[in-house]
Amino acid sequence: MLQSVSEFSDSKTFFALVALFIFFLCLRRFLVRRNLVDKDGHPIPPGPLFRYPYLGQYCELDFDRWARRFGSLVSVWMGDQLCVIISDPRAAQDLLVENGAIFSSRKNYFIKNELILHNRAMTASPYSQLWRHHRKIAMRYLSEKAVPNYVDFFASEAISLLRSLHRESASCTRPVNPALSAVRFTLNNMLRISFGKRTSSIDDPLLHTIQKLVMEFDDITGPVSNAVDFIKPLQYLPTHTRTRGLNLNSDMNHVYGDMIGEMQRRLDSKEDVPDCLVKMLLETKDEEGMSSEDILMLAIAFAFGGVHSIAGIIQWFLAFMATHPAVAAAAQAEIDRVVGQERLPNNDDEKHLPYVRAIIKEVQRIHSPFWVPTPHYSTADFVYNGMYIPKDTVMILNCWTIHHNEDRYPDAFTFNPDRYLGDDLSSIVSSKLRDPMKRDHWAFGAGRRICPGFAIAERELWISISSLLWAYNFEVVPEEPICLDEYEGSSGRTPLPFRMKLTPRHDAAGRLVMEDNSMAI
Ligand code: HEM
Repeated sequence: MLQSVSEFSDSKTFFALVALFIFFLCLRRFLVRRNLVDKDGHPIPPGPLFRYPYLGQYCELDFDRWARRFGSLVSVWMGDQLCVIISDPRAAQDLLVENGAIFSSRKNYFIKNELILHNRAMTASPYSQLWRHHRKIAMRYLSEKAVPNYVDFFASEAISLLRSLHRESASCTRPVNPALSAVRFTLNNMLRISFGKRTSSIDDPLLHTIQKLVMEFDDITGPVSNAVDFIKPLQYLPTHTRTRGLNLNSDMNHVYGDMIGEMQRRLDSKEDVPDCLVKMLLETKDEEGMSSEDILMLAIAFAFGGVHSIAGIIQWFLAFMATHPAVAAAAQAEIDRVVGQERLPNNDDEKHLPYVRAIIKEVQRIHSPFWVPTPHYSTADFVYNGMYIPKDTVMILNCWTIHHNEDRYPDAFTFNPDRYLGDDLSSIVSSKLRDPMKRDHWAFGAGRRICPGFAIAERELWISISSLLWAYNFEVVPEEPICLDEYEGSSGRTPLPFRMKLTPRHDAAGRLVMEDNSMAI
């Protein structure tokens, strides 16, 4: 009897130990990294021991810490997904550019790609014939060749921006938050290109609706911010983020679907509609093989890619000018010398205004709208410098560390446009340099998925920023310091809301911003 009791308790202990062992194995499987090697023994790049379900809002700081500890190529497991973080310009060039045939796809993100974009928008498409086709169509409206068609209306929208800031600041008597005026400038430009229309004023409900949609998109589509993107079973739960994704898809469909429907009605009734992306898509959809949802998602890509990114940079520019008055004064002296005070700067002036150009580059370096640009995804196994990068790896360009590399940008945390004096290249030309250490910055990504709106963005930034410098002096409101370190959004990043004081710099600027020209308000 005694013996059977002890046998029973022994077997109980044995089973408990086995259960514990299995439990730890499972835990290890879910919590601890897996160090893969390829058939020749090459290991994956080094990286942190634990797996992560998601990372917090300032994930770039985690990437930076890991880059300092493990090197320029780090591997990290997000749930079951292997990610490789690239923190060095040479590795970025070798992998994303030189080996673009392998590193140009996209992971199928659950929230962004499946729920919100239905796997259709260009940014969500895997590297495929369909993506090439959509990108080719978009480039008809976005390439460097197309830009001259937009120069006049960008300039007129820049005047609207100056006037709307004047109006929003009650004729410069009150501090103003520049966010809405900046968003309206970029939204109007995108609406003109895609729908041949613009918002009628800063109070236009369409402006407020799209502003909200874009902010929601930026908030819930961070590349490493949703556990549901990396832990598949969570996709079947009714989580809050899932509901937000579904609502966003439905709101986008509603707003953009209505605008496309209106365009179709105008075309059906043979109205004289200005040339624009959506008109062309509706007229050629059969020969181009575009479904209604393809058209919708392509039009949305113009708003979601091209509005907050540029508007965010304009806001950062204003924040830096208010907090760095000596920099603003030097740029304004340059403008006064080259352009004078009787007319606004134009595109021909750009080559004669190197300091203004340097400011624009420095703002993009120190506050890129995408510290973590939409990751690329590998479509074949690859070995780089003895490290194995398996097929289906998420490739993350760590712009934060690259933009704070002390060898390339000495005193990298200081806002110093001087570092770009002597750099006469446009950013789009700079991005094609063979030596990646000479490239000005990486704000537009790299390789075959590089931002298709690059040329448009450069033009919009030039015309808006040079006009703002020509027209206004900028000041911090004494009791409201402007925060230059923190920001909001998890994919696209924009400054925390701030207010500043504006004053017209001279009589010509005063006259221009007060003129009641409804065309340009
Ligand atoms: C300052 C302004 C802008 C910045 C900093 C910016 C930045 C970026 C970045 C970093 C990417 C990812 C690149 C990569 O995968 O390597 C991207 C992709 C994209 N951008 Fe922009 N962008 C800007 C303006 C625009 C504009 C004006 C448009 C207008 C349509 C646009 C549309 C897109 C689209 C559709 C993609 C996805 C491309 C693809 O996956 O093939 N962006 N952008």
